[in-house]
Amino acid sequence: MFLAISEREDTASRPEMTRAPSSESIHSGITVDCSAVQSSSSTPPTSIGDTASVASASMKLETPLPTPEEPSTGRSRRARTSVGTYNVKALTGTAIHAPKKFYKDSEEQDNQTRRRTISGETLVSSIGLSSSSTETVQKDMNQLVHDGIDALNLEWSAKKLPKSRSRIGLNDSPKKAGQQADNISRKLTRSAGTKVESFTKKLSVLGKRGRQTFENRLTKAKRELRNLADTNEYAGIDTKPVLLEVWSNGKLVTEEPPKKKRRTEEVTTSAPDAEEAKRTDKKKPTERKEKLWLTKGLYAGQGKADLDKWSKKYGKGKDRSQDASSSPLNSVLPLPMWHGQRLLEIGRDFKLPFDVCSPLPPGQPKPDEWRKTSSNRFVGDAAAMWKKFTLFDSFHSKCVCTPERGCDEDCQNRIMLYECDTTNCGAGREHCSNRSFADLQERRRGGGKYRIGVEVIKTTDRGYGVRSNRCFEAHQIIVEYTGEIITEEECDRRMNEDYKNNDCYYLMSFDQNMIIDATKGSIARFVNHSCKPNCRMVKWIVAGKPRMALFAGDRPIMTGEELTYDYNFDPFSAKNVQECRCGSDNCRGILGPRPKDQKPVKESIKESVKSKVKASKRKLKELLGGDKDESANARGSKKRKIKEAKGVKGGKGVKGAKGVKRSATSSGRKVVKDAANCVKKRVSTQLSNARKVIRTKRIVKQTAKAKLLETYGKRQTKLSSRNSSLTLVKGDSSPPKAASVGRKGMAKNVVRTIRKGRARAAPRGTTGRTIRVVTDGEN
Ligand SMILES: C[S@@+](CC[C@H](N)C(=O)[O-])C[C@H]1O[C@@H](n2cnc3c(N)ncnc32)[C@H](O)[C@@H]1O
Repeated sequence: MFLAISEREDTASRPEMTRAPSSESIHSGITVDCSAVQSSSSTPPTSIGDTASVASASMKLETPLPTPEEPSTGRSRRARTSVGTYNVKALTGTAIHAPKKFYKDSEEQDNQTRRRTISGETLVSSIGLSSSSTETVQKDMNQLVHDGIDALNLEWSAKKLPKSRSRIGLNDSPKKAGQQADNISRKLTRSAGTKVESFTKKLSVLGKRGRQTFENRLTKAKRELRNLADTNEYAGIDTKPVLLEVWSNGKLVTEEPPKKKRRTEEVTTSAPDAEEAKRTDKKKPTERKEKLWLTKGLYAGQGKADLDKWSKKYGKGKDRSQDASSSPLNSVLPLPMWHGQRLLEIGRDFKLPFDVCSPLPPGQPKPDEWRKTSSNRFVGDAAAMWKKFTLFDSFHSKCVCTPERGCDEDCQNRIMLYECDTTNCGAGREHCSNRSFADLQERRRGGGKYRIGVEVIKTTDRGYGVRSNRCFEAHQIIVEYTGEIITEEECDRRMNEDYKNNDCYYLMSFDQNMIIDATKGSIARFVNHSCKPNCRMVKWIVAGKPRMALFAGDRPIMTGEELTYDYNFDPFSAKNVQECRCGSDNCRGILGPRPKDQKPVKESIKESVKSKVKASKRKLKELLGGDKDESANARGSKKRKIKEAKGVKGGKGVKGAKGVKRSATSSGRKVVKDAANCVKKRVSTQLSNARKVIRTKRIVKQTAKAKLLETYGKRQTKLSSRNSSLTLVKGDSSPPKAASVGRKGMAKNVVRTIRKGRARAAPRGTTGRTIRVVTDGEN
């Protein structure tokens, strides 16, 4: 087989591939005897017997060669590469980079595709270039043949392929030939238009690794081309600023072109002062108005400063990594999501509809420390005397409530003011709601200021008081009134000795003529009086013993309310009357019953009794023949009436009583006596009725008849017969000021009056139902 390389003169302008009909080339006259060589191509057969491959290789080598005499156009082409911008068309010659559309002629491409191979190109180039010397050509050919033989004998490697002309020694050719070869090479490359795919197919001889490398490079080149197409340079966009050169004051001044002005900034006047003024005006920050909706909605309660800060940090388009203080002011509010972030970061005060805990502000005045006791303690003879009473031992209340019904309002213990316990309750602990003192004990055991729920406050005009610091249900137990239980004698002694300089006394009548002295006692001693109270002080029998406690009234009590109860205070004497400062709309004005309410009762009873007694006496006198003139002078009209009546009654003329008296017989005397007895009876009945009225009003059954008209009545509350009353120890009728230590004058007065007369206890046997008044004894 011969490798025929044809060469025509016009190939440079129009390359054409022809197939040699014979082994000798008629054009070039160069005949290469390759009989001894299987293939001079760099494309070796895949096997020794692969003749088809060898044949195809010979076909591929029939590549048209440019005439060596053709003047080189390389210079001009080289110049094009120096153009700063890239042109796709200019790059089409690379075949790799150029898209198909830039190919000149598809037919020509096909031909070239068929013609062009690496081996063909290389060989043709090398042969063509080295045609100046037959010997050199012969040498090169031989070298190539040897290389081919070596390639056949050795293990194939793409690396061993002659990659460049220098490798195969073609650069040793003369300069002119080199240039020609260069031109041919470039020309072939550009005009070949070989499809990448076919080209890579032909490269299959390179092996897998070589193919991969090539494909990678191809991809990279494509990418680079794409990137280049996106550049300003490729698009012909000049980004450099246009500098204006102006001659000013004899100098060439280069300045930037003026930026586009906003319409609003258009200067209408050229006066420099006006411009300056405008500039300064623009610099002034405009006052931002407070938004109305800051008081409502999501952003309610936040100040402008807050919003500014957070809008800086979380406002639209702000760099959130920046510190809020360093970022510029932004009037845009943060979006709700950033608002949530804000809430998470700094939080926001949550306000309850009312103050649940309501702590007192710091610096509150506190009462002098007193000895607190949470339970009653018998002092002195009181314990021994108490044991003598068998009342609570002899009487027990036991409810018949069932677990289903529980201890409701009908519970017998509840009605009798006996607290249920394990011994007297039919319902059981779980279903019983009549265990107030037990509940209180549990609450106290839990501890804590807000669980216990009461604290001392300083009132403006009533000394100390007590307020709630939690809510209480209606009728719920609040605090127990505890202290020392003392006898009356002990109370007198303390009054005269221990408390003689005190302004306030914490004495409450208890039971069995005993007194609770809460000077050492519970906080309940500070509870003030009110004519419209929210609490009640009630005595209960708990486990056979009386105990007193403050209970909520008929309505629930809110946190922070001052706790008050009606002292049911009986001043016993007008001297002990104190001004009430409770401030309620139905205030009686004094700590006790209203005088004008009591006076009419007293006066009416007194006057009615007196008038009836007098009338009866007069009648008696008249009947028994008293002085008619005297009586006539005293009661003229009535006398006449009686006279007339007597006259009518006697039936003996109309002259009057005188005639009656004269005409009276023994039988008549008897009638008169009967009438007198009848009058007496009537008077006595009226008297007894009056006494009953007084008794009812005062609820003091053993009130002495002699004191009947001198004492004040006292109302009884509806709730309980055991509603307690306050023991007042006060010798001055003037209204008390706020409790203070500096009221020596009054204290002395108290002492003086107490010393003058022995302090007297309230009537005995009242068992806690009456108001206990210890007064100076003047009454
Ligand atoms: C048992 S103490 C109550 C606590 C007393 N406020 C204190 O500071 O210790 C009773 C005294 O308080 C005063 N007080 C209570 N309630 C009052 C009221 N509504 N108006 C005027 N004074 C009152 C009276 O001086 C009364 O004698």
